[in-house]
Amino acid sequence: MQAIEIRPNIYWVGAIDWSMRSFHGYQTGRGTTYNAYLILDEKITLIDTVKEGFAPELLARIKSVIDPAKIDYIISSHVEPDHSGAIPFMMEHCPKAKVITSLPNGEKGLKAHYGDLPYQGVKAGNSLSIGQRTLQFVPTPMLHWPDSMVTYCPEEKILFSNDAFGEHLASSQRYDDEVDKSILFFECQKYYANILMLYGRQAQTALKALAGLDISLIATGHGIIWRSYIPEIMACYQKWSTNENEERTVIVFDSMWHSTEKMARAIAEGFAQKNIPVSFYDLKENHLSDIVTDILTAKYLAVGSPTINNQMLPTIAGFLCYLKGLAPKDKKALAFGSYGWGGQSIGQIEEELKNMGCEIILDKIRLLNVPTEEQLQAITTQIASSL
Ligand SMILES: Cc1cc2nc3c(=O)[nH]c(=O)nc-3n(C[C@H](O)[C@H](O)[C@H](O)COP(=O)(O)O)c2cc1C
Repeated sequence: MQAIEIRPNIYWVGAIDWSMRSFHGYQTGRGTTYNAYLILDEKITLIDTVKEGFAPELLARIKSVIDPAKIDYIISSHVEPDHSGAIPFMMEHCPKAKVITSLPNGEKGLKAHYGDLPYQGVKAGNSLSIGQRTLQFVPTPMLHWPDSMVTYCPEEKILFSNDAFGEHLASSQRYDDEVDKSILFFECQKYYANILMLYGRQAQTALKALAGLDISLIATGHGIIWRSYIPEIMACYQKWSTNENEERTVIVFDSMWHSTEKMARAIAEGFAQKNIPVSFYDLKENHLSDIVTDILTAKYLAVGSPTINNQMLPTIAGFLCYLKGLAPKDKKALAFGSYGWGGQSIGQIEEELKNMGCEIILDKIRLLNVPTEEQLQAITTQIASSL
């Protein structure tokens, strides 16, 4: 395991988690990386660690350039264990290291996880001279925990951004221009949608704080390092955090005996007749984390479920619960579904959509039992004429 030099005397020393497929329920189909960076200066500094089980990989990469006992500072940008999990292990190998963390939440969080360590708290505007280089600390609260911060090195024009601008993508390549660009930006959107969608206001604050910095490298906490597409990823964060929606619709449904599915197809046809692109997700076949990635930038959302035991299907309830937590903005929505007698599910879905701030553009579309061709045609016409 070798360190990879990204600038003279600055190394990527992280770990690649090729097999990771679920990150607290977020499906990470392409694995991930836990990025850590080692700066060799008068004071030797490690920026972040890795997930606990990957500590030997981190140590081996560090050992390929220096004796870890020489490390003076370990900067913890974020308490979450995928970045901080190897701190206790590293402290055994770095007896003189101080752990730099944000005040008050970083220190509180690290203590709760790892007990008393030699912490040194930092706040907005604080900086640390490590010799020829300076490290400036910029708090980014709720991107995506209260303790989160980024570190800027003006002499190198590097932003160590931790979770901001990152994505779950395991790769042997370290830079943005070395991987497939559309896969990279898809994974970034997926990361933003699943982790940051609800923190758009905080993302805006962070973007403003970073706007004045001269950045030539963004060294993220997950995935690749940005060097060629910095303006593009900044523009994406600007768009996503200001809820700029595209003229697109996402249809999400589940169905026991295909009636609600037929309704979903009729709704899709209505949008298609108006030349509005459709994404179509049967919840039996698709993962929540992919669906919300698509919803992030879609203007329209249609959600359907048959009624089962006076309720919507649990898959749809789970989807709505997940989506509500992510607090999507400025969506135009409708609820639909087939039923056998009471038909409560459709009203329940509409209520949930309203609760998450969606504008309901069409009253509940409910059909008793199996829809006829005429009823389906009527749904298509109703959708097309309402747009
Ligand atoms: C186990 C079960 C429970 C059901 N419970 C209800 C119910 O409480 N209220 C209702 O209106 N319909 C109920 N139905 C009827 C379905 O909603 C109806 O068959 C509907 O057309 C199914 O739509 P689908 O083909 O999209 O699954 C139930 C059906 C099943 C199989």
